Amino acid sequence: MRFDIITIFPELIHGYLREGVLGRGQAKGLIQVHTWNPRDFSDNAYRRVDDRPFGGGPGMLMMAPPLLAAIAAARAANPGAPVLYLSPQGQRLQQSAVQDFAGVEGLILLAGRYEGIDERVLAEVDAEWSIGDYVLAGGELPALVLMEAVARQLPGLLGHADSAAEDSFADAGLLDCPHYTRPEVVGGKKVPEVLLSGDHARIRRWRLQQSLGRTAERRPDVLAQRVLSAQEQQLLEDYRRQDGE
Ligand SMILES: CN1CCN(c2ccccc2CNc2ccc(C(N)=O)cn2)CC1
Repeated sequence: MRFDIITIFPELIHGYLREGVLGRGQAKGLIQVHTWNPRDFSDNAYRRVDDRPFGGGPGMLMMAPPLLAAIAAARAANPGAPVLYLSPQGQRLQQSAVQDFAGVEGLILLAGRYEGIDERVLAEVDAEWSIGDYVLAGGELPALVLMEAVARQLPGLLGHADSAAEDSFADAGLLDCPHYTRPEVVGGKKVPEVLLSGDHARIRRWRLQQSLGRTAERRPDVLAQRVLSAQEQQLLEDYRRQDGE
């Protein structure tokens, strides 16, 4: 899968890509990431990409011509890829959308800076996405968040260790269950004995029950989006009964 990111801070992107799951994904050839800097498409000697807003107001805006030229270059290199604009005005990125994006050949991500971009650039944008209701100085972190969330879904990207974590229900629309590792006793608190039992069916059931219970307690809105099987409903009832005790 190919990602093309339009940004005036390409090093912010490449620096993060050197480590972790995205770095490994690139090394494995499962993802290709290219950045396009609007400054390289600026027609003035100072590589200027920003200018003052018409109508006045604080700060500067990103000019349309360098962004449109960078988008055109990215489209030529990543044909058919949708152009996504990361902004606070976008629709909320959820795991369901992440899974949909994992199915496409490529994505072009537009990272805004300054106070935003000239509205006429949006004629070349297919969709606007937000990673949450908060304001950042630039769209690079949201672009990295989207890219990592999507890349994790690509088959073969996560190593064995991570794929074991894939069993967690987080990707199945539930909150994750509690996790424990050595030492067995921490601050007088022991590891739940089920996890030491070696009974993998029981362990999986316990983990599912914990995910269901935590989702019900902390994010009933998330639980509401999931149809529960009869077994899951029973596990949740037992969980609530134990909590009630
Ligand atoms: C001070 N201004 C800086 C620029 N910004 C802006 C405006 C338009 C587009 C991109 C940005 C970049 N910022 C982002 C981007 C995304 C998100 C998100 N939630 O996904 C939050 N912030 C508006 C505010």
